[in-house]
Amino acid sequence: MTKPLLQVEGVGKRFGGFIALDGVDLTIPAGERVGLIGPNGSGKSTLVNCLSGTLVHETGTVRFEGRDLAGLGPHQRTRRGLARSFQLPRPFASLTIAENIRVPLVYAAESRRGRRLSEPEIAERIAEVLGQMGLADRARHMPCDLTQVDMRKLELARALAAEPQLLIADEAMAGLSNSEVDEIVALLIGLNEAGITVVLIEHIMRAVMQFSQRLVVLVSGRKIADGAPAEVVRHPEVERAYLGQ
Ligand SMILES: Nc1ncnc2c1ncn2[C@@H]1O[C@H](COP(=O)(O)OP(=O)(O)OP(=O)(O)O)[C@@H](O)[C@H]1O
Repeated sequence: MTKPLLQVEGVGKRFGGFIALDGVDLTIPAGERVGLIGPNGSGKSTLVNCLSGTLVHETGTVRFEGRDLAGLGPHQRTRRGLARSFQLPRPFASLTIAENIRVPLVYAAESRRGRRLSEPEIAERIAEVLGQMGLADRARHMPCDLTQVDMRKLELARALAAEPQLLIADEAMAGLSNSEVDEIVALLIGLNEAGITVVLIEHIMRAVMQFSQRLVVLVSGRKIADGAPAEVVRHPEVERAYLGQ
Protein backbone atom coordinates (compact mmCIF):
# COMPACT_ATOMS: atom_id res chain seq x y z
CA MET A 1 0.00 0.00 0.00
CA THR A 2 1.19 3.56 -0.78
CA LYS A 3 2.52 5.32 2.33
CA PRO A 4 -0.02 7.88 3.63
CA LEU A 5 0.87 11.50 2.99
CA LEU A 6 -1.73 12.76 5.43
CA GLN A 7 -3.04 10.86 8.45
CA VAL A 8 -5.82 12.40 10.48
CA GLU A 9 -6.87 10.49 13.59
CA GLY A 10 -9.73 11.32 15.94
CA VAL A 11 -9.67 15.06 15.23
CA GLY A 12 -12.20 16.95 17.34
CA LYS A 13 -12.94 20.66 17.51
CA ARG A 14 -15.51 22.59 19.57
CA PHE A 15 -16.60 26.19 19.39
CA GLY A 16 -17.83 26.78 22.93
CA GLY A 17 -20.35 24.00 23.51
CA PHE A 18 -20.83 23.33 19.79
CA ILE A 19 -19.08 20.25 18.39
CA ALA A 20 -17.82 21.24 14.92
CA LEU A 21 -15.65 18.13 14.39
CA ASP A 22 -16.34 14.88 16.17
CA GLY A 23 -13.42 12.44 15.99
CA VAL A 24 -12.63 12.63 12.26
CA ASP A 25 -10.28 10.01 10.79
CA LEU A 26 -8.89 10.45 7.30
CA THR A 27 -5.93 8.88 5.53
CA ILE A 28 -4.76 10.26 2.20
CA PRO A 29 -2.05 8.46 0.24
CA ALA A 30 0.33 10.46 -1.93
CA GLY A 31 -0.96 11.07 -5.43
CA GLU A 32 -4.67 10.85 -4.74
CA ARG A 33 -7.46 13.23 -5.79
CA VAL A 34 -9.96 13.43 -2.96
CA GLY A 35 -13.27 15.28 -2.88
CA LEU A 36 -14.52 16.45 0.52
CA ILE A 37 -18.22 17.24 0.59
CA GLY A 38 -20.95 17.86 3.13
CA PRO A 39 -23.91 20.16 3.67
CA ASN A 40 -23.37 23.77 4.82
CA GLY A 41 -21.96 23.87 8.33
CA SER A 42 -20.88 20.21 8.32
CA GLY A 43 -17.31 21.08 9.32
CA LYS A 44 -15.37 21.00 6.04
CA SER A 45 -13.68 24.38 6.46
CA THR A 46 -13.08 23.69 10.15
CA LEU A 47 -11.31 20.47 9.22
CA VAL A 48 -9.20 22.25 6.59
CA ASN A 49 -8.36 24.95 9.12
CA CYS A 50 -7.23 22.28 11.61
CA LEU A 51 -5.11 20.60 8.91
CA SER A 52 -3.53 23.83 7.73
CA GLY A 53 -2.94 25.13 11.26
CA THR A 54 -5.25 28.16 11.32
CA LEU A 55 -7.29 26.42 14.02
CA VAL A 56 -6.04 24.21 16.83
CA HIS A 57 -8.04 21.01 17.34
CA GLU A 58 -8.63 19.77 20.87
CA THR A 59 -8.42 16.04 20.28
CA GLY A 60 -6.66 13.78 17.82
CA THR A 61 -3.56 14.04 15.67
CA VAL A 62 -2.65 15.23 12.20
CA ARG A 63 0.42 13.66 10.65
CA PHE A 64 2.01 14.74 7.40
CA GLU A 65 4.63 12.39 5.93
CA GLY A 66 4.47 10.55 9.25
CA ARG A 67 5.32 13.62 11.37
CA ASP A 68 2.91 15.05 13.92
CA LEU A 69 2.05 18.65 12.99
CA ALA A 70 0.99 19.63 16.55
CA GLY A 71 2.32 23.04 17.49
CA LEU A 72 3.14 24.07 13.91
CA GLY A 73 1.46 27.20 12.53
CA PRO A 74 0.13 27.63 8.97
CA HIS A 75 3.39 28.97 7.54
CA GLN A 76 5.44 26.13 8.99
CA ARG A 77 2.96 23.62 7.56
CA THR A 78 3.19 25.29 4.16
CA ARG A 79 6.95 24.98 4.32
CA ARG A 80 6.53 21.26 5.07
CA GLY A 81 4.52 20.91 1.86
CA LEU A 82 0.89 21.33 2.92
CA ALA A 83 -0.69 24.30 1.14
CA ARG A 84 -4.26 25.47 0.88
CA SER A 85 -6.19 27.99 -1.12
CA PHE A 86 -8.98 30.05 0.41
CA GLN A 87 -12.66 30.26 -0.45
CA LEU A 88 -12.27 34.03 -0.74
CA PRO A 89 -9.07 34.83 -2.65
CA ARG A 90 -6.77 37.10 -0.67
CA PRO A 91 -4.08 38.37 -3.04
CA PHE A 92 -1.78 41.25 -2.10
CA ALA A 93 -3.80 44.03 -3.76
CA SER A 94 -0.85 46.36 -4.29
CA LEU A 95 1.37 43.72 -5.96
CA THR A 96 1.25 42.52 -9.56
CA ILE A 97 0.18 38.95 -10.33
CA ALA A 98 3.84 37.93 -10.77
CA GLU A 99 4.82 39.56 -7.47
CA ASN A 100 1.94 37.77 -5.76
CA ILE A 101 3.51 34.48 -6.87
CA ARG A 102 6.97 35.59 -5.84
CA VAL A 103 6.05 35.98 -2.17
CA PRO A 104 5.12 32.33 -1.41
CA LEU A 105 7.79 31.15 -3.82
CA VAL A 106 10.58 32.88 -1.94
CA TYR A 107 9.06 32.22 1.48
CA ALA A 108 8.11 28.56 1.22
CA ALA A 109 9.74 27.06 -1.85
CA GLU A 110 13.21 28.30 -0.88
CA SER A 111 12.77 26.79 2.54
CA ARG A 112 11.53 23.51 1.06
CA ARG A 113 14.46 23.37 -1.33
CA GLY A 114 16.88 24.30 1.46
CA ARG A 115 18.60 27.06 -0.51
CA ARG A 116 18.14 30.57 -1.87
CA LEU A 117 16.89 30.79 -5.43
CA SER A 118 18.67 33.07 -7.88
CA GLU A 119 16.70 35.86 -9.61
CA PRO A 120 16.61 33.99 -12.96
CA GLU A 121 15.39 30.86 -11.13
CA ILE A 122 12.66 32.88 -9.41
CA ALA A 123 11.59 34.46 -12.71
CA GLU A 124 11.55 31.05 -14.40
CA ARG A 125 9.52 29.48 -11.62
CA ILE A 126 7.01 32.37 -11.56
CA ALA A 127 6.54 31.96 -15.33
CA GLU A 128 6.10 28.21 -14.87
CA VAL A 129 3.43 28.58 -12.16
CA LEU A 130 1.55 31.26 -14.12
CA GLY A 131 1.74 29.05 -17.22
CA GLN A 132 0.39 26.04 -15.31
CA MET A 133 -2.57 28.13 -14.15
CA GLY A 134 -3.25 29.74 -17.53
CA LEU A 135 -2.23 33.20 -16.27
CA ALA A 136 0.94 33.71 -18.32
CA ASP A 137 -0.40 36.82 -20.05
CA ARG A 138 -1.53 38.38 -16.75
CA ALA A 139 1.90 38.55 -15.06
CA ARG A 140 2.09 42.37 -15.03
CA HIS A 141 -1.58 42.96 -14.24
CA MET A 142 -2.87 43.93 -10.80
CA PRO A 143 -5.29 41.61 -8.95
CA CYS A 144 -8.12 44.16 -9.29
CA ASP A 145 -7.88 43.78 -13.11
CA LEU A 146 -8.62 40.04 -12.99
CA THR A 147 -11.93 38.39 -13.81
CA GLN A 148 -13.45 36.16 -11.13
CA VAL A 149 -12.15 32.96 -12.71
CA ASP A 150 -8.63 34.40 -13.08
CA MET A 151 -8.78 35.50 -9.45
CA ARG A 152 -9.50 31.87 -8.49
CA LYS A 153 -6.58 30.74 -10.63
CA LEU A 154 -4.34 33.29 -8.92
CA GLU A 155 -5.42 31.95 -5.52
CA LEU A 156 -4.48 28.43 -6.65
CA ALA A 157 -1.24 29.71 -8.19
CA ARG A 158 -0.21 31.30 -4.90
CA ALA A 159 -0.70 27.97 -3.12
CA LEU A 160 1.12 26.20 -5.92
CA ALA A 161 4.08 28.58 -5.73
CA ALA A 162 4.94 27.07 -2.34
CA GLU A 163 5.62 23.80 -4.23
CA PRO A 164 3.30 21.71 -2.06
CA GLN A 165 2.96 17.96 -1.98
CA LEU A 166 -0.62 18.37 -0.77
CA LEU A 167 -2.89 21.12 -2.05
CA ILE A 168 -6.24 21.69 -0.35
CA ALA A 169 -8.53 23.72 -2.59
CA ASP A 170 -11.38 25.21 -0.54
CA GLU A 171 -14.35 26.03 -2.78
CA ALA A 172 -12.31 27.23 -5.73
CA MET A 173 -15.31 27.29 -8.09
CA ALA A 174 -18.25 28.93 -6.32
CA GLY A 175 -20.00 31.47 -8.53
CA LEU A 176 -18.25 30.44 -11.75
CA SER A 177 -19.96 29.51 -15.03
CA ASN A 178 -20.09 25.86 -16.17
CA SER A 179 -17.22 26.32 -18.60
CA GLU A 180 -15.12 28.12 -15.98
CA VAL A 181 -15.80 25.28 -13.52
CA ASP A 182 -14.58 22.82 -16.18
CA GLU A 183 -11.46 24.93 -16.63
CA ILE A 184 -10.63 24.86 -12.90
CA VAL A 185 -11.34 21.11 -12.66
CA ALA A 186 -8.97 20.52 -15.60
CA LEU A 187 -6.28 22.66 -13.94
CA LEU A 188 -6.60 20.76 -10.66
CA ILE A 189 -6.45 17.40 -12.45
CA GLY A 190 -3.35 18.69 -14.28
CA LEU A 191 -1.67 19.57 -10.98
CA ASN A 192 -2.49 16.11 -9.66
CA GLU A 193 -1.05 14.50 -12.78
CA ALA A 194 2.09 16.58 -12.20
CA GLY A 195 2.46 14.80 -8.83
CA ILE A 196 0.53 16.91 -6.34
CA THR A 197 -2.00 15.24 -4.04
CA VAL A 198 -5.16 17.35 -4.17
CA VAL A 199 -8.12 17.62 -1.79
CA LEU A 200 -11.07 19.52 -3.25
CA ILE A 201 -13.78 20.95 -1.02
CA GLU A 202 -16.70 21.81 -3.22
CA HIS A 203 -20.48 22.06 -3.37
CA ILE A 204 -20.73 21.77 -7.17
CA MET A 205 -21.36 18.03 -7.46
CA ARG A 206 -20.66 17.85 -11.19
CA ALA A 207 -17.16 19.20 -10.51
CA VAL A 208 -16.66 16.93 -7.51
CA MET A 209 -17.63 13.82 -9.51
CA GLN A 210 -15.44 14.83 -12.45
CA PHE A 211 -12.46 15.46 -10.22
CA SER A 212 -12.53 12.91 -7.40
CA GLN A 213 -10.99 9.45 -7.32
CA ARG A 214 -12.32 9.16 -3.80
CA LEU A 215 -15.07 10.96 -1.97
CA VAL A 216 -15.27 11.78 1.74
CA VAL A 217 -18.50 13.06 3.29
CA LEU A 218 -18.83 15.06 6.50
CA VAL A 219 -22.17 15.57 8.19
CA SER A 220 -22.47 17.43 11.52
CA GLY A 221 -18.73 17.13 12.10
CA ARG A 222 -18.64 13.36 11.57
CA LYS A 223 -17.28 11.45 8.60
CA ILE A 224 -20.20 9.39 7.35
CA ALA A 225 -18.79 8.00 4.11
CA ASP A 226 -15.41 7.53 2.45
CA GLY A 227 -14.83 5.61 -0.77
CA ALA A 228 -15.43 5.38 -4.50
CA PRO A 229 -17.48 8.45 -5.57
CA ALA A 230 -20.17 6.51 -7.45
CA GLU A 231 -20.81 4.32 -4.38
CA VAL A 232 -20.55 7.12 -1.81
CA VAL A 233 -23.25 9.24 -3.49
CA ARG A 234 -25.64 6.28 -3.31
CA HIS A 235 -24.96 5.77 0.40
CA PRO A 236 -28.34 6.13 2.22
CA GLU A 237 -26.93 8.45 4.90
CA VAL A 238 -25.42 10.69 2.21
CA GLU A 239 -28.70 10.82 0.30
CA ARG A 240 -30.51 11.66 3.54
CA ALA A 241 -28.05 14.44 4.39
CA TYR A 242 -28.38 16.00 0.94
CA LEU A 243 -32.07 15.51 0.42
CA GLY A 244 -32.88 16.41 4.03
CA GLN A 245 -35.02 13.32 4.52
N1 LIG B 1 -15.01 30.47 14.63
C1 LIG B 1 -16.18 29.87 14.85
N2 LIG B 1 -16.89 30.11 15.97
C2 LIG B 1 -18.07 29.50 16.20
N3 LIG B 1 -18.63 28.60 15.37
C3 LIG B 1 -17.97 28.33 14.24
C4 LIG B 1 -16.71 28.94 13.90
N4 LIG B 1 -16.29 28.45 12.70
C5 LIG B 1 -17.24 27.58 12.30
N5 LIG B 1 -18.24 27.50 13.21
C6 LIG B 1 -19.43 26.64 13.13
O1 LIG B 1 -18.98 25.32 12.93
C7 LIG B 1 -19.82 24.64 12.00
C8 LIG B 1 -19.00 24.10 10.86
O2 LIG B 1 -18.59 25.21 10.05
P1 LIG B 1 -17.69 25.02 8.76
O3 LIG B 1 -17.43 26.40 8.23
O4 LIG B 1 -16.54 24.18 9.08
O5 LIG B 1 -18.69 24.24 7.81
P2 LIG B 1 -18.54 23.94 6.26
O6 LIG B 1 -18.88 22.50 6.08
O7 LIG B 1 -17.23 24.40 5.76
O8 LIG B 1 -19.71 24.85 5.68
P3 LIG B 1 -19.85 25.58 4.25
O9 LIG B 1 -20.04 24.50 3.24
O10 LIG B 1 -21.08 26.41 4.43
O11 LIG B 1 -18.60 26.40 4.02
C9 LIG B 1 -20.90 25.64 11.58
O12 LIG B 1 -22.05 25.42 12.35
C10 LIG B 1 -20.29 26.98 11.92
O13 LIG B 1 -21.28 27.93 12.24
